[in-house]
Amino acid sequence: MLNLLGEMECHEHAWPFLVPVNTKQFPQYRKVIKSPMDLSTIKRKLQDSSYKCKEEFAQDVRLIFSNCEEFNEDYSPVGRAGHTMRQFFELKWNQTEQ
Ligand SMILES: Cc1ncccc1N[C@@H](C)c1cnc2ccsc2c1
Repeated sequence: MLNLLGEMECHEHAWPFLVPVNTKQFPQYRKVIKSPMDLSTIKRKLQDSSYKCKEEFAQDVRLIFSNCEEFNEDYSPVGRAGHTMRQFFELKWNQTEQ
């Protein structure tokens, strides 16, 4: 899981998801998005062994992308990056599942 996370972090479209959304930059974000998630938080949870199973890990990754779809227009730079990263993750996830 950690190397899958690593592959996502160095993906060229991962930039909007690397760190928690800055709520000073996006004040309405906290009101709209009830459970913010980002790749650095997932990494910390992995290192703190906060995930009981790999499904919980996948749940947090998918939370990043559902938050992104909720807040961003599909065709905005961030919205498009979210779709690209979701496809990348699901492809890698299915490969590791085998
Ligand atoms: C994933 C996400 N969802 C909603 C809002 C923001 C973000 N990402 C931040 C990093 C972000 C996304 N885009 C920009 C554009 C200029 S600063 C900045 C920061």
